[in-house]
Amino acid sequence: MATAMSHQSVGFSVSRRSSSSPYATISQPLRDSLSVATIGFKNHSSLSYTSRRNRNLYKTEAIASVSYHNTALSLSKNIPENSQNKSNEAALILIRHGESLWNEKNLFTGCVDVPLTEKGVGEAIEAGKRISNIPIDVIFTSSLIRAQMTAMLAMIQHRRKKVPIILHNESEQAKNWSQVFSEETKNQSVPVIPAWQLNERMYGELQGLDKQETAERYGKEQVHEWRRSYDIPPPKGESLEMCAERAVAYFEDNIEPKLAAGKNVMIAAHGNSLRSIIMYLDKLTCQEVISLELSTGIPLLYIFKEGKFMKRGSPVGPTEAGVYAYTKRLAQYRQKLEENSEVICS
Ligand SMILES: O=C(O)[C@H](O)COP(=O)(O)O
Repeated sequence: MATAMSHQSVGFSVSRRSSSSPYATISQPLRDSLSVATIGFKNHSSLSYTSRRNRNLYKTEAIASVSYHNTALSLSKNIPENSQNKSNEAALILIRHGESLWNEKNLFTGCVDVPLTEKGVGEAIEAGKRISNIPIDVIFTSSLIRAQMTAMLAMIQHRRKKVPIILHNESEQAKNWSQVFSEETKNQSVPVIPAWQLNERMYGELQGLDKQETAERYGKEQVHEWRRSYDIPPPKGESLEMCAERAVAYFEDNIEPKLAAGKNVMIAAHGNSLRSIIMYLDKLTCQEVISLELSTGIPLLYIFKEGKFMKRGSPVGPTEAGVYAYTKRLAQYRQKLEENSEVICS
């Protein structure tokens, strides 16, 4: 299985919506075929993240802040709100930020906070177009500007035209000073929750170094091990395993409960923090995750239903238009967007 996804942008071999069918419901046979067609739902009991043990360490104010907003976030204007979703099916969109200035320069970036390039801005806008028909109730981003820029730029393309609002929970004052006092305005917004736990893996003493020069100096194999192995950290940095301890714990504690409640979630984060989350979602082994590569600005779609994550097709590359696999619920949402487009966009 690992070889099947080598150097792909993750699991694009899943069944696609045929042009004659407006959507694909999640039937048992499809679910079965998905689990075969994607990276595989295997039992790796040995691969239980230490994050599960440590997760209480990472509990944040996010839960409080999301529920504050959620009370006010029901969709108005006749578009069904998924928070009242009886089946508790929810969409999960993962997106790695668009190209950053240090991606362009081929420098190890890690937790250094650099912005997007113009190309990265374009990638984020393009990603936004692809997900513009998928409901989004809450957005989680890392605390780094490249992920936040990506989320914001993508949201500008969304057909529902809700306004993404970054929640500032860093202090009581910041929280108080960023309050919104109109219920209607709140209804037309989407909370954006920044979380350092979703930051890129800390690259230690490689941060700021040129990737090519580092490979020449330390050898390609060593550098590949630092970049892609599961448990070998770069000098004074985090291994993927260490990154997973915080990112997956955050996902389990703060994001999964939202999905379980039927909230549609987008996560804008980073190559390695998302690799660790995908490893968890797809139950990848430490070996399989080595060949998992994420392109910048490509949205991945999962459906969370009955406690399971199903990868639901995704664009294979920046030029392919549209996320093509929809559940009935997503198709209905899209239909409503069409019907209400004049109201929404006016
Ligand atoms: O931090 C970085 O340099 C990139 O975001 C990810 O780099 P990688 O592909 O070397 O892990």
